[in-house]
Amino acid sequence: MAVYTDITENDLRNFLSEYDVGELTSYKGIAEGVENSNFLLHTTKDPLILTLYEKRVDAGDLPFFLGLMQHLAQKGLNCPLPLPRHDGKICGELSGRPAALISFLEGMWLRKPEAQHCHAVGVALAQMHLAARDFSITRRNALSVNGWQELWAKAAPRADEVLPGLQQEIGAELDYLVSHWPQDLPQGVIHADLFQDNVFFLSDRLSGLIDFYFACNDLLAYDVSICLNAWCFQPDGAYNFAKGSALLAGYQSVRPLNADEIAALPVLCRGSALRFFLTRLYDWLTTPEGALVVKKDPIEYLRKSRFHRAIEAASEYGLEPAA
Ligand SMILES: Nc1ncnc2c1ncn2[C@@H]1O[C@H](COP(=O)(O)OP(=O)(O)OP(=O)(O)O)[C@@H](O)[C@H]1O
Ligand SMILES: N[C@@H](CCO)C(=O)O
Repeated sequence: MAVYTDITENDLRNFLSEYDVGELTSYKGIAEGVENSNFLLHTTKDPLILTLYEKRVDAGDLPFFLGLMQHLAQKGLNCPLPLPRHDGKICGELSGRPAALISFLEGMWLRKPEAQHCHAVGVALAQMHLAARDFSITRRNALSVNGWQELWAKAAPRADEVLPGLQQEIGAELDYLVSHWPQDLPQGVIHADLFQDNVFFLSDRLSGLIDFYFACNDLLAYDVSICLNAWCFQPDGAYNFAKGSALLAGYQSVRPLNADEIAALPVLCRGSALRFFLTRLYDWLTTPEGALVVKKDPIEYLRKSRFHRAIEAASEYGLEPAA
């Protein structure tokens, strides 16, 4: 359960008095997510999500994240809308943390997505990329190659506690990625964490995207590689070609990848597998026992990283040949 910071009813009522949201009738911590503390609020008006931003979110980035949600919503994308306070600000403070209220999105995330859902995710990702093209604020990706090196420097000395040989294997993979990371691919605003728990469906229809707190400016095709990693592997670790093919076809139906992006897909997938391996490894080694959060398994992403290292061409992911 991701509630790192607790709140009192009194503080919450004071916080809500800055907004036009009616009277609080109930609230509870949300038992999902690993990054921030989230609460579901019921009021005499609409239900709301309260988020208290935790360690990986820099308060200085909130205008980017919250402004992006406003921008995407204005463009017709279904995502939560930050609520303004009486003074016009969209962020305040609660229990010593930066905090915001966002609209509640209907839908559920899928535990067992199928190829058709992966297609819908590809479509939605490309729509997001296009909708964000004229968003005026920018944010560097703090979790790209330099960020991976910083995380690895902290985790490497203890990596072999998790699996013997990791220090050598990941060190070599990082060296490879540093020297082969593509530079000249199309860039834009990417979601950067579009995992299953951040995509809502109502029946089989994709109903919205949430959790833009890793969004940043980076290579658009890198975002596609994140989704391939997050959506297209089976629980037993095997790559699901039909899902990969569907996700890529969905993406390309809105924004076709160019030849350079296609050629770079294997290295991008290696990079995104390593990115999630590293944050998971770091959390695995540093989250105190007893914290109210379910730690995610880094080894799942080590296996994905190994899979991508054996890929020779993007067609192996299920990419249709160009017409
Ligand atoms: N706008 C929303 N509408 C409905 N439910 C929401 C909304 N925002 C968050 N939630 C609920 O809270 C959960 C956690 O939210 P979120 O994914 O933003 O947290 P996080 O800690 O940043 O998670 P992650 O581990 O994915 O980074 C979601 O899985 C969902 O159940
Ligand atoms: N989606 C991430 C956690 C949130 O950043 C993971 O599965 O490791």
